[in-house]
Parts: sequence; C-alpha cells; structure tokens
Amino acid sequence: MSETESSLELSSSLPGPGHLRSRIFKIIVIGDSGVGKTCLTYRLWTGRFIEKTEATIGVDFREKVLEVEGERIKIQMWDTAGQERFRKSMVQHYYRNAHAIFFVYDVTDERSFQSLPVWIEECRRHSRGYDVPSVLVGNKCDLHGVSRVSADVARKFAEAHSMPFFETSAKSPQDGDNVEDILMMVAQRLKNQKPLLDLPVGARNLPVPNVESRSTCSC
Ligand SMILES: Nc1nc2c(ncn2[C@@H]2O[C@H](COP(=O)(O)OP(=O)(O)OP(=O)(O)O)[C@@H](O)[C@H]2O)c(=O)[nH]1
Ligand SMILES: [Mg+2]
Repeated sequence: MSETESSLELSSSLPGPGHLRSRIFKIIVIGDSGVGKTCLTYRLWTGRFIEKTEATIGVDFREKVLEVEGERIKIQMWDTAGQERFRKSMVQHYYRNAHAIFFVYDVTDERSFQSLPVWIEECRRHSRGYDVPSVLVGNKCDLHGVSRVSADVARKFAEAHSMPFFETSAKSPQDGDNVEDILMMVAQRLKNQKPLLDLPVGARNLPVPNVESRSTCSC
C-alpha cells in the first residue's frame, strides 16, 4: 500500500522532465460483490473474459500506460472487493487520491442497482467534499431473456448523480458499449481535466492500451 501511495505522491509533487515521468491517474471500480468488477478489469487489461473468479480480497491493482493525444499517462485501476468483510479495512485507501470512479452494477440483478446509493454515499464520506468524477456502468448486458434493470431508469439515476451511463459486458463487449472505449474516453477527459458528464459512447477503433503490470494487496 505504501508503495502505491508514495508513487502517487511522487508523480504529483516532484518536478522533473515531463517526458520521463508519466502522470498517474487512479481509477477505482466499486459495486456489489458479483457484478463483474474483476471481469471488467481483466477484460481491460488482457482483452479476455474469465468465467470463474473468486471474490476479490482487499484490492487488485493493475497499471498500464496509455498513449493519449501524444502523452503517455499511467492508469492505475483499483479493482475493489464488493464483500464487506473483504473490504472494510481498505475503504479509506480505495478513495484516497482517486481521480475517477466506475460504479458498477449487474443489469440482471436489481439489488445491485438498488445498492448504488450506498456506494455513492460511501464515496462522498471518504472524499471530503471533493466530487470525484464518476461513471455508471451496467455490466452483463450479454445476458438476454432474464429480467433486467431498465436502461431508462439507470440513465435517469446516472443523470441525477451527474454521471455518464454505459451498459457493457465483460464477457461479450460487442453486446454493449465497449469497456476499452469507455476507459480510453475517461482517460482522455482526465488528461485534459475535462468533466466526464457528456462522454460520448461507441467511439470505435481507439488504440488498445498496453499491459504494464499487475499486483495484489489484501492488507
Ligand atoms: N454473463 C456474464 N457474466 C459475467 C460478466 N462479468 C462477470 N460475470 C460473471 O459474474 C461472476 C462474478 O464476477 P466478478 O468479476 O468476480 O465479480 P466482482 O464484482 O469482482 O465480485 P467481488 O470481487 O466479490 O466484489 C463471475 O462468475 C463472472 O463469470 C459479464 O459481462 N457477463
Ligand atoms: Mg472481484
């Protein structure tokens, strides 16, 4: 944990030749257990889907460098634990210095949508009045023939919380908004310090980011 925190602080506080030190942006992925946070992150980092996962304990970190409009920026993704017992000692670390949040729910699990206000409230409590730029992501939209959270209802909820809204699938990205495109658009906005609210959806053929590193912390 301390390594991560110090690298964040280093990146923002030390001067130095811009071409040697990439800016770091921390994105955290939050939501109920089982909504697919790990699968979405895995998809982003490897381009693949894993069917069998285990509940995340503490947090999984992944880092990659993205080339955005000629600048290399480092994205540090925190795949957090949805289960209370696996996250309670970590919560304040999740939110510390976060630049953006992906709030994730499962489109086939109404309860995971109903939980969102609790997650948003937790974020408010830990971000000391700072409005962390956020996006709302409905995952598993490849699952058809089951009851689903209405996209209209979700979009209104997102609007009410000043977030852009996407529906995606870690399993089958072509069934919704492509999660790689979502990350790239968020990265562009963070780099340019622009709000996320009016993010466009569906921008295809953006460069696929490079895999850089992965580490796990369950402290
Ligand atoms: N059909 C389908 N299944 C998915 C998708 N994403 C995740 N799953 C499945 O959902 C289950 C839970 O996924 P995880 O990524 O482990 O969920 P999580 O949100 O990380 O859960 P915690 O780590 O406990 O917080 C796994 O069995 C996945 O295979 C998706 O887009 N479509
Ligand atoms: Mg997980």
